[in-house]
Amino acid sequence: MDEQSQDWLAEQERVEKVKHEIEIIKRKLKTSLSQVRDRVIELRENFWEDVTVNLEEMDDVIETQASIKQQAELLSERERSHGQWSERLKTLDRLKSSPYFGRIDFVEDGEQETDEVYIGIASLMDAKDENFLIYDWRAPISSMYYDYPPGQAQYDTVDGTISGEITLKRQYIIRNGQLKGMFNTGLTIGDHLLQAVLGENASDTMESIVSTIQKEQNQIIRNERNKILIVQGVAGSGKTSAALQRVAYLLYRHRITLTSENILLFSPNPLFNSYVANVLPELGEENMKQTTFQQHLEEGLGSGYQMETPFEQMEAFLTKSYTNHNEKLAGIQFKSTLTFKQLIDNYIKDLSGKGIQFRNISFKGNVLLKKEEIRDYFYSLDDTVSIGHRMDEVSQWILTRLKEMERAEREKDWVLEEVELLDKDDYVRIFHELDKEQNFNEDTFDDFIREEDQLRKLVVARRLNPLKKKVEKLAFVNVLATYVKFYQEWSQQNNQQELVPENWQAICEHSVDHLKRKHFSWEEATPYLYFKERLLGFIANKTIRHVFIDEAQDYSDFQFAYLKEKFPSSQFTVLGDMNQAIYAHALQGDTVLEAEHQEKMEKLTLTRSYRSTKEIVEFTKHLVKNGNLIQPFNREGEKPTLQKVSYEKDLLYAIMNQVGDWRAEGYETIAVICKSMEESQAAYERLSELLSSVSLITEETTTFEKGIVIVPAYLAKGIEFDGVILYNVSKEVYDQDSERNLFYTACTRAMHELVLMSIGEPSHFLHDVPEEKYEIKES
Ligand SMILES: Nc1ncnc2c1ncn2[C@@H]1O[C@H](COP(=O)(O)OP(=O)(O)OP(=O)(O)O)[C@@H](O)[C@H]1O
Repeated sequence: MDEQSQDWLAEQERVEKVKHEIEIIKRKLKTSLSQVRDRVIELRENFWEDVTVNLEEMDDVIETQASIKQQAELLSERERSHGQWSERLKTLDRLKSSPYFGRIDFVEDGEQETDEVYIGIASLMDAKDENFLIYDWRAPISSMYYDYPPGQAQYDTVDGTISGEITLKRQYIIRNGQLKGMFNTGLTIGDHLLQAVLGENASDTMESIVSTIQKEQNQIIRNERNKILIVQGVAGSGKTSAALQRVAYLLYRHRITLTSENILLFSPNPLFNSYVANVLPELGEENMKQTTFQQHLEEGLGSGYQMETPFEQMEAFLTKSYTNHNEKLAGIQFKSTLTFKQLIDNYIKDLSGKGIQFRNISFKGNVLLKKEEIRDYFYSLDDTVSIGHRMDEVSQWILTRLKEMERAEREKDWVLEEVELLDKDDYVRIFHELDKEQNFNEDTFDDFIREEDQLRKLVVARRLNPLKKKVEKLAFVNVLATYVKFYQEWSQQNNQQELVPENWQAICEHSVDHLKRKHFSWEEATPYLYFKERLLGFIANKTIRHVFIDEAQDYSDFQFAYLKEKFPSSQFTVLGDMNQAIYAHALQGDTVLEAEHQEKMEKLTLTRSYRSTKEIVEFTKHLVKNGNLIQPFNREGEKPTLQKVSYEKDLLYAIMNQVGDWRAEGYETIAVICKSMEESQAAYERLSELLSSVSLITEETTTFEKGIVIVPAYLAKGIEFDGVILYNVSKEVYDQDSERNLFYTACTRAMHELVLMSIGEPSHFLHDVPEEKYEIKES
């Protein structure tokens, strides 16, 4: 038998041995689990029997409380270990199917022995708990697998750096517990394996990439030194993938102190949430919290307002439906800047001395406290104290005033009228309360009066409580009116003019017009929320310790600054691609990715694109500035096609044929990408008559499924498809240079094939692509 076959046999034997060990461990765990389960059931059933309940004396009450607490703790500890062990069982099942994917043989400097380090999605000790059969991919020693070819290598531990030599680096494909493939690898982590993984069909959810993480991605995953980590990565370079593996890494490295509840991911749209939802559970971790920035703002603004969504703004630009286009664009761009934030900060500083607008406090149509009184009280307070703290003081003052008024109110006639309308239950309750206080006894003669007092109290309290709640929430401050004054008066003053853009006057009028209708344009929502929080006291979220921002090129400097203040205890991982910056505010290139930040930060760049075939990347890289920096991964496919047609009906038939061909080839996810929602809707109406199972993706779509989807480019962000058809790339449709990034984003969604349809001549964007990079078909 040759050496290779011997190796194979030995490895096969090892897989069997590990599976056997897993079985033993599983059996043990199952026994313990069923014991715990029985114990939990027993504890729940007998909870009160095992508790000493005695409420006679104070000492007994304390003892009873302690006993209940102890019993509850015992129960919750058992429940917790039950949960953890069930999770471990699931992980063991995963390991049994695919125990590991890699191995390095490592000889530490000064040692003779070679450590065989097998790497998988979780660690595993043998049944005797003596040796590691598998190392978790996140363990310090495993980092060498991603970082080094065979030869000198090192890794960091808490006790310092360990150096040595990797004498072997091997990869495995193990499916359903069977060794299907194995090969020794050199410099990079098996192009071979990566090619096979990338050549597979697109899935309807993103998958974990732990077995093929690339060196530069590993830098992102394990980077812990900075407050802000910025990743600029070309389309398909694995930014999102690396971010999710990073979450898994952090949860593992800090498992005592960090849980998924402390991690928040801002994703580009709700659809994306479902697209990435699988990765962490696949790795045996709980999902982090996910939201979109839009959702975050909506929650902050509260009800009673209308907010433009970023997609509505995008759509309005793409369909050219803003009447005052240039002024709108200037407004959007200015309100995205830190200069605008500075202006608001200056305004707030001035408001500390004068100018905050308040509301009257009214009850049953009568003004209890005039806004002028509240204003005077506020401005009588020590102005070295922050506005937020002074607001709290005002709130306390108003509540005390309300208490006094409450007493007076109880004597009024309307109260008695309402007492008569009370439920029977209320009467019974009051009766019992008085009874408990022993107010009713044979000697008392004022029972009736006491009862009426209580009922009056109840009626007034009930009516006043909502008002008190509002006061606690500082609703007596008219934030919106104060903000409107910023545009109407404060920013119009001469000393502010050097900071504002030329057409500021028009921007102000337009802004006021919207605000008065309680409508926030997308660019207004963040500044307004920031202003509101500054005025009422910033409610910082200290639970979140890691914020991930995907598609960060879509965030303005102002939005990012706001997030930094909102999550002060958090580290930020910011991932994006300048070439995919599609929102109006980013047209001048001011995005979070390029900004310098004061905090400790590091910038990493990913230039290799993994999603698309080499031919697609060679085509798309010519569509953007600095495209020469984009490197394709070596996976071959068909050249992209430009299909020119003369009429729309030919376009529809061409799409139908193309989809038919792709379905026959076994492609499961196919997207027809349009420029706008308007175009998508029209395409959907026509194509759904010609093709079966077509669906339209809208802003509200929350689950991503296989099949044929019609989608505007801005909603396809972050997602990928086996085959992509751009609906109509004619020169009339993509005519603005500002749409270049959108066009690029759409093209880069394709994994295996890309077809551009055009009625008549195509967009001038294609003039920049050398002819040999794509096929032209005419019909
Ligand atoms: N190391 C890797 N091993 C296997 N697959 C990878 C690897 N890196 C990236 N991929 C695959 O490449 C594709 C693109 O990855 P991902 O979506 O994370 O890129 P991205 O940079 O976020 O893209 P975009 O900015 O275009 O949305 C995915 O299918 C992902 O699984």
